[in-house]
Amino acid sequence: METVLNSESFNAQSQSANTLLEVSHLKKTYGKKQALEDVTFSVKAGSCFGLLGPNGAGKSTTMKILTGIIKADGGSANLLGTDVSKDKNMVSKYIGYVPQEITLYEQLSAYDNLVFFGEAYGIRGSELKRRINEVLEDTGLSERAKDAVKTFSGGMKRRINIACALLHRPKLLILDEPTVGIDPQSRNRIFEMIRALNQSGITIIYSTHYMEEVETLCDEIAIIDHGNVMAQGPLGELLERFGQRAIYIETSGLTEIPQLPHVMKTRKEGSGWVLETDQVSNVMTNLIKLAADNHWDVKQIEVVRPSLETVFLSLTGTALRD
Ligand SMILES: Nc1ncnc2c1ncn2[C@@H]1O[C@H](COP(=O)(O)OP(=O)(O)OP(=O)(O)O)[C@@H](O)[C@H]1O
Repeated sequence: METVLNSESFNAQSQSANTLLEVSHLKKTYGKKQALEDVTFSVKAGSCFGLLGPNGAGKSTTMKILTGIIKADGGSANLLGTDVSKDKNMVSKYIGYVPQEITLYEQLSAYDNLVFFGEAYGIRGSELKRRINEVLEDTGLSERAKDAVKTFSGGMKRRINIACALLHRPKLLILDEPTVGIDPQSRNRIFEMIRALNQSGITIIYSTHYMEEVETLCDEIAIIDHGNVMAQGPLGELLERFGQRAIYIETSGLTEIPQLPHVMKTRKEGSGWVLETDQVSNVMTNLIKLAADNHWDVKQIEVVRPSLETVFLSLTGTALRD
């Protein structure tokens, strides 16, 4: 996807060809709690970038630093070659931020909320009216523009919150867990919206603790845990580099799986066993032979494809769903 960058502010020497945002070694401590130890990642212009990590990993802290709400204790975040902590105008001009908590005036209509946020961005008059109508259209809420926000569902409030962040035509839209607490239908609506915005050229940073969301939405993923980015890459690359291949076997009456060559790890899962291996055919052949020789009553045996879940497990040593 082609995205036009502002050539004046783009410092070609400090950025690779189409990097929009370069985050390097961010650190942040709250009192004694080290929220960020080393957060490093880069976002290409035009990409839909997923920041995936469990609760407390440091996602919101990272986003608040990117948007200038809080200051980092160390490291830097360069947007179009400029350190965002040193130039607040970069943030207000180029970034749209949708915080985790819905920030709207419940008593006001959707339209009046948009007027309030638009004016805060310095948009006025006919341009403001035009932009409000456009973002209402983009978020599918034109019909409800005059209704008070307090009458909206959680999903609709979220969509208006996103609309507020789009009024000033940001190049980068940062969304912090935008689907928490909303129903699956609204979630799909938000996904469609984000895809359309991304296709229109807006770069997205999407934070979540749901693996399925980054799998379906994002072309690039960074995995964050305990304030550290553990890896970054396209899903396929992460699966290839860190995803563990395995075999699942379920048999009745078997209390333990014997040790087999080329099996790195064995664990109980549901009513069966998972055998992690990088030599799937070899281990599968051995298992089938063992089952036949010992008359195991095999219910299921299959190759388990590497998943983001196993990537997370191998990078952090814990399951994301814990
Ligand atoms: N204002 C604060 N004061 C003290 N500790 C904080 C503060 N904000 C966040 N933390 C702590 O910093 C760590 C990172 O929090 P952060 O909110 O960035 O994580 P997160 O990945 O966004 O998780 P969540 O989805 O739960 O918000 C957590 O241990 C959190 O408790």
